[in-house]
Amino acid sequence: MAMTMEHQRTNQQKTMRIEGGRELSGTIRLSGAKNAALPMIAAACLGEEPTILDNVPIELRDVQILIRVLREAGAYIALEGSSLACARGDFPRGTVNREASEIRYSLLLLGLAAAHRGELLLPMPGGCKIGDRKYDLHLMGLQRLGARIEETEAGIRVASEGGVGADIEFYLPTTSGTENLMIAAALASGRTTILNANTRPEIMEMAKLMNLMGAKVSCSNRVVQIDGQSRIQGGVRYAIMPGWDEAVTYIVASAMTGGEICIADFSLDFIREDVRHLREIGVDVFEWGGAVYASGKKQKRAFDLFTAPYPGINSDMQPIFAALAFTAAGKSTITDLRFTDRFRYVEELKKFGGSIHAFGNTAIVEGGRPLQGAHATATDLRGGASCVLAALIAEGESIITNVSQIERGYENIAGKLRQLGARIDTP
Ligand SMILES: CC(=O)N[C@H]1[C@@H](OP(=O)(O)OP(=O)(O)OC[C@H]2O[C@@H](n3ccc(=O)[nH]c3=O)[C@H](O)[C@@H]2O)O[C@H](CO)[C@@H](O)[C@@H]1O
Ligand SMILES: C=C(OP(=O)(O)O)C(=O)O
Repeated sequence: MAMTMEHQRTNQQKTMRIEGGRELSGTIRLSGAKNAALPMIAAACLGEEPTILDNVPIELRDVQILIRVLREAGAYIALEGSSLACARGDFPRGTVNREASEIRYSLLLLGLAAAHRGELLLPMPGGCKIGDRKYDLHLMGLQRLGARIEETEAGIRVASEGGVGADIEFYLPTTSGTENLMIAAALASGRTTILNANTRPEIMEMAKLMNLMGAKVSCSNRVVQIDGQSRIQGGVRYAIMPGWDEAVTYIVASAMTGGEICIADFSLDFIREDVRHLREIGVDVFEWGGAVYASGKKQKRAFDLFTAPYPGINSDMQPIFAALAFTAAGKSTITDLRFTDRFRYVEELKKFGGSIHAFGNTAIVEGGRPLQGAHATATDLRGGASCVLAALIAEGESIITNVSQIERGYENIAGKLRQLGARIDTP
C-alpha cells in the first residue's frame, strides 16, 4: 500500500518542460495503438496456447496496468521487447489488483471471466475523467449471455457456468461494451448478435485476431455476430495496428508550428474524417509510397467540429483539434456528443492566454492570437496532450504537470516531439 501511494506521488510529480516557438518537421514512426492493444491483450487471453502480439505500446501506463491486473488474476502473459505472449493460464483465480480502478479497460475482465466460466470481483473501473462513463450495456449484455452480475461497494461481481448466445441491442455503440461482449460470447454456446455495435477499426482488428485464434466473429457496419466455440486454441501471432490517434496528434503538432511531417508506414485508412477536417482547415495531408505526409505551411481557417462514433471524429481527438483552433483566425466550435464532461482541459488552455470557453458540451475558440508559456496540468490524457500542443506554439517556457496522464496513451511523446525539433525535456 505504501509503495502504491509513493508510486502515485511520483507519477503526479512528473513534469514536462517545453520551450515553444520551434517549427516541428521531420519523420516519425508510430507506436502500436493503445486502444487496439488493450482489448486485444484481453482477447488474446481467451486462448489456451500463447498468442503473440507484436508492436504492443508496452511503455504506456494503461497497458502496463492491464498486464499486471490480468497476470494477478491468473492469465499467462510474458513480455519480450514490444511483443507479448498471452494465454488463459489459470484465469480467473485469486483477486483482482486494485490498480484495475485506474483504467477503464479492466472492465474486459468481466467478459473474459464469463467466457472462461469463472467468477471474479472487479474493483470499480476508472480511466480518463471525462464525464459519465457508464457500463450498463456491458452488464446488460453479460446478463443476456447468462452471467450473474452483482454490483456492490467493493466492485462488480461476475459469475458464469457457461454462456448462451443471445441477440443484444445497444442503445448506443459503446466501444468497450462491444469488445467485452465479443470476448464473453466467443466461448458461449450458439450465436450472439450485437446490434448497433461499435465497429471501429480497433474492433475490426480485434475480430481478425479472434478469428485467427479459433473464434468465429463477423463484423460489418454496426453489427457483430459471434458463433460461440467450445474451445479457443490461440497460439497465433498478430501485430497491433499503428496508433492513428498519435498520427493525428503529431500532424496537428507539426501543422500548428507551420511544419511538415512524414509519418512512416502509415496510411489514411483510419483517419479519413480527421483528414477531411484538416484539409478544410488548411492542413495539406496526403499519402504516398506507404507513408503519410502533412504540411502546415498555409494559413489555417476556423472550423466547426463535432464528435461521433466511427467513422465520425473520435471524441479523443476533440482536445487536439481545440489546440489547433488557436492557430486558425476566427471563431471555431468543438462539440463533444460522446462524453458529458470532456472539457476540463479548457481551464488549463486558458493559462496560455488563449481565448477558449466551454459551455455544456461545446467549446468555442477565438484563434489567431499569440500564446504565452504557462504552467498547466494534464487533467486527462488528451487534455494533457492539448496543453503540450499549446506549449509548442507559446512564447517562452511552459511546464506541464501530471504528465503520467499523457503517458497513459502517448508512448515516448517527448522523444518523438524532440525528433521533430521540439525543445522539450522531462526533468
Ligand atoms: C481504451 C479505449 O478504447 N477507450 C476509448 C473507448 O472508451 P469507452 O469504451 O469507455 O467508450 P464508450 O464507447 O463505452 O462510451 C461512449 C459513451 O457511451 C456511454 N455508455 C457507454 C457504455 C455503456 O454501457 N453505456 C453508456 O451509456 C458512455 O457513458 C459514453 O458517454 O471509446 C471512447 C469513445 O470513442 C474513447 O473516447 C476512448 O478512448
Ligand atoms: C479516454 C481515453 O482512454 P480510456 O478509455 O482508456 O480512459 C483515451 O484514449 O483518450
